[in-house]
Amino acid sequence: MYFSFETIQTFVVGFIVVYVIHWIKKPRLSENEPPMVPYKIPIIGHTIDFVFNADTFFSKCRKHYGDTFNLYVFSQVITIAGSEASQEIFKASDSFSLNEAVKDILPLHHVLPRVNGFDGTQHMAKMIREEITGNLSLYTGRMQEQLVISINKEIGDCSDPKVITSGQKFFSKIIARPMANIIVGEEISKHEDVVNTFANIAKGLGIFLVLPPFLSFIHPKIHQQVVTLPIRFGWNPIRKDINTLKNYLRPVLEKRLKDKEILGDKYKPPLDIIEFYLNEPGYGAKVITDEYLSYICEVLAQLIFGSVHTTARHIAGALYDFAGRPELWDDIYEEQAKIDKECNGVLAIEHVDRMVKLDSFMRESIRTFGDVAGIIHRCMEDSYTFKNNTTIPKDRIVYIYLNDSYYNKVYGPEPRSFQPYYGLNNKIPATKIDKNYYAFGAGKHACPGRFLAINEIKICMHKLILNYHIKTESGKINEKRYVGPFVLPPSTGIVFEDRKK
Ligand code: HEM
Repeated sequence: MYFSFETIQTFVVGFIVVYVIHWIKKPRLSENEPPMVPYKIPIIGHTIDFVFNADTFFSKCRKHYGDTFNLYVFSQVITIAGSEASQEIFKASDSFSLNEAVKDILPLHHVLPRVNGFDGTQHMAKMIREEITGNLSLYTGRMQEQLVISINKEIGDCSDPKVITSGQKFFSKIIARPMANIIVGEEISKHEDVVNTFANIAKGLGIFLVLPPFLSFIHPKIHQQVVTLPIRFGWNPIRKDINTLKNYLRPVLEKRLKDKEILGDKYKPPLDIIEFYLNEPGYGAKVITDEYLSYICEVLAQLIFGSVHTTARHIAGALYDFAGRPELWDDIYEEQAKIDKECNGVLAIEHVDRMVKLDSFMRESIRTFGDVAGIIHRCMEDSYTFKNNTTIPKDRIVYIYLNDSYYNKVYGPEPRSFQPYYGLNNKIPATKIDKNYYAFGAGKHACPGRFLAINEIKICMHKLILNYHIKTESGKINEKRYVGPFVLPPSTGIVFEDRKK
């Protein structure tokens, strides 16, 4: 075989380039780190297993290397924290930050510059606890009305069976309406284009999550620089939605300020989140300027993204779980029919609390529909030593290995089986966080919106189950889809057919 001089030269140069990249990118570990799982292909490391096979791969690593181990993914060393180390991370809230970790993959500080991405979630958490969870009984009736409007509009008459696909997208539209009602108030949320902005903002900001960070093979910052390039040249995925919100908010906020001035103590503040912000030091205004509207819309966009995307995902997951399990249909329907009779079709919070089978089903759906690993955190200390004596350095990204807590032996010999009444039998509501159920995180930063989310999902499922026979088009339990370790609802068909009344 003959090789020209140019071919040999190309091979040699190629070899040197790969060798140099490999040498530069070789993972450098500090002292006493969690064990690094060995890998075969330099530079690529564990990326292929991480992207295509996370569930099985993590499970094998957990068995061989214990509660904490390191992987080399997209040219970065990451630490996977099993259920023991996860508990420590959630407790050590000053040493780890979710927001600082998320910035790398979701650079929202470029899209929401006035609120610097997800900064300010501490204040938002306080607002949710006081204004939303504290007033949940007052919001329940409104949520119900809005969900019924959404269901009638998006699903409607199914005297002939109707097939609906695209789980997450479809439910974002359903959940956007009650969320708009709570956040921007009864008056503005009547407008269909405002409801659409709520669904669009959740989708528009999620766009960054779709792009696999291939450029991180060169350097993580390069991925961030490239994905944000269009934004730095003036494009904004949610500009149209922010402008729509600003247009509707301006006259309403101006009228509220004027009414307050005229009526003084007799002013009756509407119950919604924009009213809260209007009066909140640091968030309120005496005059509604364009800059104020831009700022407050960014605050609202943070809240919309955090609430609509997650809630829609779990309604979709629950509906697919229900539709694929005929053995549960009668039992769960009977509970809904009984409560519907008791409340004469108008739910108050105590009726929602009495949906104990539905609540338990929801908990199980959330448990078995969780990401393999997620709720990433960045180590903010110079180093952090776990109780198992392994140490990680500053800036290390740690993934909470969620399946390690979800598929734990407390759930019996077959923890991966679907156990709809586990919560009911063990008196654990869907909102209760414990070390075997980290769907809402834990500790100081545990999700403050979970009470609203579970209430909303239960009301939505209650109405759907009362109105329709619901089954999967395939007649089987649909498989979850994965993007790396993150799970997505199936996008297969669900068949709705009117129940005979
Ligand atoms: C099923 C739906 C939801 C899920 C699965 C979910 C999940 C989570 C998770 C895993 C965290 C991180 C917790 C941690 O760091 O320990 C979180 C935080 C947060 N969630 Fe939710 N969430 C949901 C619904 C909502 C809703 C409806 C709202 C708003 C009304 C909301 C607002 C927030 C906020 C503001 C934080 C940040 C809390 C802080 O930093 O202190 N979430 N959520």
